[in-house]
Amino acid sequence: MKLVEVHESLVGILVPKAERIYDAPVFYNPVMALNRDISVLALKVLGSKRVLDALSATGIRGIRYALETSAEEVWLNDINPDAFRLIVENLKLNFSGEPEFREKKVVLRGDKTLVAMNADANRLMNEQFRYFDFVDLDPFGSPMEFLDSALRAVKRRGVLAITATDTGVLCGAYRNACLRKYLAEPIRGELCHEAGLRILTGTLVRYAAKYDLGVEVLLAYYRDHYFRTFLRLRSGAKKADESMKQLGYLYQEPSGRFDYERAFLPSKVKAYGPLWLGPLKSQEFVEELYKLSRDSPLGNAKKTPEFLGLLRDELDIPFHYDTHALTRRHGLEVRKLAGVIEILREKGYKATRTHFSPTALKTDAPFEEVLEALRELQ
Ligand SMILES: C[S@@+](CC[C@H](N)C(=O)[O-])C[C@H]1O[C@@H](n2cnc3c(N)ncnc32)[C@H](O)[C@@H]1O
Repeated sequence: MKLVEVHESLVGILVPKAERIYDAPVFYNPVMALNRDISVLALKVLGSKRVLDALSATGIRGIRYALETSAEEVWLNDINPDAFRLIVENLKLNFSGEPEFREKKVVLRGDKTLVAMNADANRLMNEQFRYFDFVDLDPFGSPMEFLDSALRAVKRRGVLAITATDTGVLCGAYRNACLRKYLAEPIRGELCHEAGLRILTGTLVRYAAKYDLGVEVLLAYYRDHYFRTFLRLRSGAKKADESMKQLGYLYQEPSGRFDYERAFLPSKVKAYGPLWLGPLKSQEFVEELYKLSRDSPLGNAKKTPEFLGLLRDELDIPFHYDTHALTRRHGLEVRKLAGVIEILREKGYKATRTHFSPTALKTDAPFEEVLEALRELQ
């Protein structure tokens, strides 16, 4: 395997030289630097001590956790033996100390304890029952095959950080796969990304509830064709019941009007879900991420604070109106989003941009008012 050195934030690591990222024997995607930046910031804010990077590939994520946060013990694991060897090389590149080699496990003790493993993530997580404060799942595609094990490996008040790159599934391009993996009906069209994120979050909530664990969504977002969620677990059946009450269904009419209800079963036909209808962020948490990203630039010095600023300012209510889709549905001309937002605010409604689409807005205004604002601008 030919290697090249790349740099991301404070870290220099070796990655395979390859024409295309999916041809490489060990996976490394520079586009995911923003995902890793936000994860590092989250870990800094949370102050978690025992951290698992369960699907580590080159080790970049776990190494960043160890170098950039106050984590004391970081485990980096991958089932691929080439990845394991590369993780060990990259640990040696970034940390001093004499590695202890055991079969399929290398431990490096210094200021921090670093553990590299070559194991099936499910096996590792089941063996380390309630051990980690923070578990990161960053799989190819869906995280579902690892979810039960992650819920067992994390402490009952710990944090799960989960990526899903199977957006085609969650956004309705592969409906049957969504039914199989998430037991939920996805929607196509302009609401598909928000609904996909909410289906993913809703599924995580249902899985956690089996263990009498409730969930606080610290942050859930969509970006660059993946979903990412940071969930703080809350111990107890009551907490689980409270989280379950935030599950429900989405409805959408051909006009673009949408409606939703919190309920265990849908009361009407043509329901999409079940999905999470609770908050997608803790405002305090996102403010802290934003401030930190601005004060201490990371891998993506410009993009990360910009994106966090957008998330911070976004109105946190279910679903949004895409002005392009609405104008198409009603035979109107496209108009600037800022104009629509301004009209709604002048009428006393809340209205903001949303990270789900550059042409969409979130508002507490009724559907007719949004349409009226678009008509006023014709
Ligand atoms: C998307 S990559 C991880 C990328 C990495 N987290 C990063 O930020 O660069 C997913 C990794 O999961 C590993 N993997 C897949 N199935 C696994 C399993 N059952 N146990 C452990 N690792 C697994 C793959 O070998 C691959 O390296």
